[in-house]
Amino acid sequence: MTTQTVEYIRYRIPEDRSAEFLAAYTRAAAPLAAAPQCVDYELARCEESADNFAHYVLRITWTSTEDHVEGFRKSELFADFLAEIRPYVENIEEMRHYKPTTVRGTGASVPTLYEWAGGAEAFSRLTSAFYDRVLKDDLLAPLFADLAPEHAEHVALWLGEVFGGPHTYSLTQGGHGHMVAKHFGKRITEPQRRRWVNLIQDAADEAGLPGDAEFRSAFLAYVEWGTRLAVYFSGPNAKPPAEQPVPKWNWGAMPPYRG
Ligand code: HEM
Repeated sequence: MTTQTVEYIRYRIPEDRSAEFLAAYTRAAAPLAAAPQCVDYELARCEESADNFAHYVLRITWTSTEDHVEGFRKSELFADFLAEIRPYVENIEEMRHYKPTTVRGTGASVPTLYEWAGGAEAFSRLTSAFYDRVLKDDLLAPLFADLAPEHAEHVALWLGEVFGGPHTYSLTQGGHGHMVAKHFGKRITEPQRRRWVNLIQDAADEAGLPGDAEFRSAFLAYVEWGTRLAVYFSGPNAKPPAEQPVPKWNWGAMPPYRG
């Protein structure tokens, strides 16, 4: 569980002081942005206020309550912050720390990479095209000499789960630990890893996965990460990982483009 804490500060500001309040907070944001204890912050204005007051909520995520109280509040940055917002301290209605609970998530406004790719069928097409290439490849074919007929489908299920699809691999095959263990002792070399990366991109083209920049860069980021872990777990110094959930990959810095 994270040590992060969320501080909420609610203000009730007379409407005629609202613009100066906002200007003061625009300046006060600089020391907040510079504080190593501050994860992020956001000042929001209430849309529904009916009286002659502007209602604001400032949300600040701190690395921990202690970091906020013992670190930020005792730093010079806090003095700079307070200098800007001191005139509004009397307008504070609430100022408290809230600990996040396990109830959190994202909505469906952005499709998962799994949905964007085309769902289960797209991943089946991908791994089928991929292993056709693998079995003809000089560097990779020897590694997959004993390939089981269901292997390609298992990898399709794994990839689908990683990219936000159903948890079928975890439910039917045994999850993260099972997948990692399949690589133990394989001694995958860097040239083999790189070939795996190249072939899966060729297979993505052949299988008609979306070719847009946002999807492909997120896809490749996972492939880079996953293949480097596969090399590590296949090597002599691999330590079996603690059981953990299948990683969940998401869009990178760029969300899906919808023109
Ligand atoms: C993102 C990267 C990777 C993913 C997602 C992945 C996924 C998987 C999965 C899910 C399995 C288990 C299949 C099953 O349950 O039947 C597996 C097995 C295996 N993987 Fe990977 N893998 C990756 C990288 C690599 C690389 C880079 C290599 C070698 C160049 C490799 C070689 C193998 C081999 C040899 C097996 C065992 C096949 C067998 O059972 O005979 N993997 N992989």
